[in-house]
Amino acid sequence: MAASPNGDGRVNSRIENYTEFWQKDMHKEEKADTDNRVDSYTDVVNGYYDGATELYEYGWAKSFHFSRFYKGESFDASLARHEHYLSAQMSLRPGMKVLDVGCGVGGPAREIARFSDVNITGLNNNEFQVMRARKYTKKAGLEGQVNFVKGDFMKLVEQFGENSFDAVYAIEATCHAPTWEGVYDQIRRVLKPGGVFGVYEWCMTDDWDPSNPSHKALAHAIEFGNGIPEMRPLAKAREALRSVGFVIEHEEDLADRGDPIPWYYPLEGDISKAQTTWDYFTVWRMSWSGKLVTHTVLRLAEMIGLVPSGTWKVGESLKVAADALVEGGRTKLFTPMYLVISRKPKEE
Ligand SMILES: CC(C)=CCC[C@@H](C)[C@H]1CC[C@H]2C3=C(CC[C@]12C)[C@@]1(C)CC[C@H](O)C[C@@H]1CC3
Repeated sequence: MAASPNGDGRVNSRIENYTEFWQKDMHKEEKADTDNRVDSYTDVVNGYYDGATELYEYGWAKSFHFSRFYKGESFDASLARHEHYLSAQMSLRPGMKVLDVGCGVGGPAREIARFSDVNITGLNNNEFQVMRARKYTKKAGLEGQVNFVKGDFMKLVEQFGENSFDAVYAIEATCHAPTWEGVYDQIRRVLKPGGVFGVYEWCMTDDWDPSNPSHKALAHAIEFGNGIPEMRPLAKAREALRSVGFVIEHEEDLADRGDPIPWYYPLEGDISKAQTTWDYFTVWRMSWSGKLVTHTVLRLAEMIGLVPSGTWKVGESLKVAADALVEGGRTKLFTPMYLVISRKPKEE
């Protein structure tokens, strides 16, 4: 597909077509719709991130993931702690060669590089995000330690060759893959024997029942709002890791820890739950009035050509995302933090 004339890596037609991949009424979704999204995952995911990236950065942070909260812990500190926790669970050591699969604009890669003294390659199939990741990393003076490559996570071996990395991690990214078996197998192959893979996976939990129409509609709303071809159950992720030859060393749904402040609290837009003074503004942006301001400005920006056409429509899907994720969190039918640490056996 040709790049748009503005040269920022975004393609207007795929932003405009993004919402067409789902039925307007989530209860009318059929298997054929899912199959179509899975087959067209590159357009689904790229269309979504071409439209959503600037909103993410404005409304959230440069680390595109959720996190757990201590009482009194700021939003930014909590995001960083979630990244440190993954590095610690993976036992990342100075000098290791690490791959970040689906690196967004590189927030986690920069933080983990500093925290663990490792060298990181960030892989992302979205040109717009790769360009931004490089810009922010240069600004942070980390370009000697963190680099970014545009590529498809279903073709890692083609890109990097077998046995290339000491460790691989994926933070809330591999849910965008057409199949978990496919992406996990690629990850295992680019890992050196004995290498470690750490993942925070987005899954429907064991309580989710696909034969229940309202559970199914919830999964589709999460897909639609977050650029995911197909939401899948947690057991399937575990099964996929094992089936491609990983040995699971640790697994836990961190959303199930019973934290007094839930992971989805910022999305509720309830400013009385903000944990620090600075966070009032962050949480306000997700309140109804904050969203009204943002999305009105976005609509105007699109009208005068400051953002590609279709961006506002993708922005509207983010409102669906917020509601569905909060519902999934409250009902515990969904988790964005199924943590799994797996190892590629030394001998296969
Ligand atoms: C999509 C995946 C797999 C990961 C991204 C997780 C989160 C960073 C995003 C999920 C829903 C997003 C929303 C926003 C920011 C990024 C997320 C939390 C907004 C707060 C951005 C500003 C808009 O006005 C409202 C959005 C709601 C959803």
